[in-house]
Order: sequence, then C-alpha cells, then structure tokens
Amino acid sequence: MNSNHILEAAAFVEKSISYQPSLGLILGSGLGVLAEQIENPVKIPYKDIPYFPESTVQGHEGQLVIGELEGQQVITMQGRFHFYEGYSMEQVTFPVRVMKQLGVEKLIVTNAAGGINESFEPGDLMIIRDHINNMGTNPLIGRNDEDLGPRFPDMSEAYDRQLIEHAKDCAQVLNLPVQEGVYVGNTGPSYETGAEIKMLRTLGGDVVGMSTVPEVIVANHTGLSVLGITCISNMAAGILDQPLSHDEVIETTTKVRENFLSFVKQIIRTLPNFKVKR
Ligand SMILES: O=P(O)(O)O[C@@H]1C[C@H](O)[C@@H](CO)O1
Ligand SMILES: Nc1nc2[nH]cnc2c(=O)[nH]1
Repeated sequence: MNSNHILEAAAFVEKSISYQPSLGLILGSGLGVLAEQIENPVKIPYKDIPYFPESTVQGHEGQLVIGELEGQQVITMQGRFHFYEGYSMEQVTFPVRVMKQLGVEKLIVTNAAGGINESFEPGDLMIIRDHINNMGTNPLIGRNDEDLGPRFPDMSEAYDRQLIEHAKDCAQVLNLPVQEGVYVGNTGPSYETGAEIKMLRTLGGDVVGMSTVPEVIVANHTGLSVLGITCISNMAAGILDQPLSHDEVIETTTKVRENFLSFVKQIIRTLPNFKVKR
C-alpha cells in the first residue's frame, strides 16, 4: 500500500469539504438510496479521485457523498468496488484507508447477500456478528506499513460488540425484526452451486456475498470500529428451485429500502459516542 497515494486522495477530498467526517458508510448493491438523504451533500465521482477505481456494477452509483446524516458528519461510498470486477484487493480497500486518513473512526458496511440459513427470508436484514473469509486471499498480503497498522492484526472482534448491541437496540425501538449471523465472503462473480451452499452452511455461514470481508479486514488493520448490515436479497443456491440473478438482488433491496433506511438512520441518529476500540 502506497501511503502517499492515501495522502493524495485524502487531500483531494479534503479540498471539497469543510469538516472532518467521523462516520464512514459503504453502501452495497441497491442500497445507495441512503446517500440521497445526506444533507448539504458534497458529491465526488470516484473517477475524479486520485487512485480510486470506478464502480462497474448495476446498483452501484460510483461516487463519494459527504455531508450530514442524522446529526453525524458522514462520508459515504455510494457504490463499492468488488474483487470480481478485476480490481486488486488493495484497490478494493483503498477507500477505507482514505476514510481513516480523513478522520473516520467508525464504519458501517452494508451489502446484499444470499441467505444460507433457511430460517432467513429474502428481505430480512441481518446484523453481521462475524465473517468467514472464503476469498482465498487477503488485502494485507505484501509489505506491511506499520504506520497504517500491525503486521498481524487481531480479528477477534472484527465487528464491534458495542455497535452490534446498539444496532440490536435500534431494531427493538423500531419493532423491526432483524437477524444476526455470519457473513461468508466469496470472490464471485458466479453465484454458488447448491453443493457449495451446503458446505458453507456446515462451516457455520448464515449468508454469502462477494464483498465486505476485504473492507472489514482493512478497517480492523487501521483501527476503525465496524458494524456490518446485510440485506438478504435472495435465498442462496439450491434452497429454492429457481435460478439466482442480480435483477432479483436489486429488486429485493429496492423492496426493503424503507426498512433498511429507517434501521440505518436510527443507528446513526442514536450512535453512542463511546471510545473507539483502538
Ligand atoms: O456490493 P454487494 O456485496 O452488496 O453486492 C452483492 C454481491 C454482488 O456484488 C452482487 C451479486 O448480485 O450483489
Ligand atoms: N456470493 C453471493 N453474493 C450474493 N449477493 C447477493 N446474493 C448473493 C448470493 O446468493 N451469493
């Protein structure tokens, strides 16, 4: 990771904003609608930001949106980068490094994923308790820059327990039934076979996606406190006797956007100012 690139990208963004964002948001497939609720938004297309790749997936806008949301100064990725788009792990996670450089301390990562746990239903929201990196690689491979984080970062609380409890409290306040479970990160872009889903269920996975894991590893490396929220956009392969499609993913996330919006806004509006963990 070239720390000069991080400084250059952060300086470019900083020129356009007049305050320091404390909360980072990464909005997954079909979930970018939250960024449209940001007040006094400063929008910066990824293509204008030094060393940022471009989003190529339907349902991913491809811009940073910075402003105020429910009383918090946020910097939001409206659309993310995926390893399967052909970007390196370093490129996929570069925005997390830039967020940290800009002063972000907490990160909410959202995604759409397939439901492995058969008690889940499409349209459910799930708080990520933990993840399984099934991508066969890691964004921290290569020379470590101790200024960015430790060589061997601890991942025993990859998802901040206080933020998880806070999110559960918010779901209760909203009387919104939410699931909790383990997110399995696959590289994609093919969806899984039925046999792979059976294997992932045996391994303890509750949902399976193609993102989030790299960003969360880097967020932990750089000392951010992380909350992850999944929208279960479909049942994973082999569970229902129907093919999977990205259209279904976008259709479901569109259907649940009111629940998703009210849940994440409640979480942000009442975010405790507890000390970040590192
Ligand atoms: O960015 P996310 O993880 O929300 O996008 C999911 C995973 C794939 O990119 C895509 C598959 O339909 O949706
Ligand atoms: N890997 C994977 N990612 C998804 N994103 C949305 N649905 C799915 C799915 O079924 N599998």
